[in-house]
Amino acid sequence: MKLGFGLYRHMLDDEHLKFAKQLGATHIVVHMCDYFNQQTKFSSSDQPIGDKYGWGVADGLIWTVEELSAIKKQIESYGLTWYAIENFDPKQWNHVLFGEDGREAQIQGLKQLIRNVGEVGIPVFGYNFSLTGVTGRIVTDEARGGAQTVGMNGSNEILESPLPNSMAWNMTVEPAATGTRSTMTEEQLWENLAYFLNEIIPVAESAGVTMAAHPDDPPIEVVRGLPKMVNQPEKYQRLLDLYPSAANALEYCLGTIAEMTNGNVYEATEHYVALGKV
Ligand SMILES: O=C(O)[C@@H](O)[C@@H](O)[C@H](O)[C@H](O)CO
Repeated sequence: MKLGFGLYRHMLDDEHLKFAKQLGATHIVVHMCDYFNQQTKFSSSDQPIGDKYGWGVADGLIWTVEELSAIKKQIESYGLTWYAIENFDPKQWNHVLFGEDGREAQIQGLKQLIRNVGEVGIPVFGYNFSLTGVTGRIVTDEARGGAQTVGMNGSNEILESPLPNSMAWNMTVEPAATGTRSTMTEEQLWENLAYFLNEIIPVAESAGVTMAAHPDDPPIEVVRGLPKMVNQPEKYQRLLDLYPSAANALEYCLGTIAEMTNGNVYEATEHYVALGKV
């Protein structure tokens, strides 16, 4: 087991890297997408909460070998190892998520990105195949000892409101778009995932990168009128079965799995660890 520390992109500085080192972390996970881009609503010193219009504005640029190499060098200068990237930028793959026009062009960009990640030597790429992303968070003081944290507590106005066409994965991707998304079936979403895995896993295999799927956070059935897919522990198995490969693995979020209504987190963990997929 490795002790990793997750950092948002704007936190890649001396203060946060020293802090990770001082805490005893050996490995770093970087959220390369700047979730806070062009927004002034949420404190960038904590996890973004979001509102009906999500977090910030996604730019969709494909991260280059040069920029990834510079970050790797920076991380290594603190005696730390860059182990993983967490999440695509939503604008890199919004058409892939929705299975709509433009996905072929975007999938080429994603392939280039995975090749870049492999070339720089970052072994794991975490992703969250979700139309609405982490949506509807609240701030609550229900953590241990009354500590303040983000959480979910049943349905709320954001979770119930239809997703604007300007958004994907809880960020703005097309600021000028108007109207709202119509729904799709969960099976359609699984087909979109199958397309993604069929295209990306062979590239990841040859690039030496393991793709790691995050479960749905929050793990409920429908968010903003749109389906979720990996919202029960056994559905992770369906994802693995879509493309059996060492490069098709799980970003195993214990917190999200513990919130799921089926099974239990201990049994699920034993199952997926025994498969070598965590
Ligand atoms: O940091 C957190 O608590 C979450 O926002 C992430 O783990 C998130 O669920 C994943 O990045 C998937 O989007």
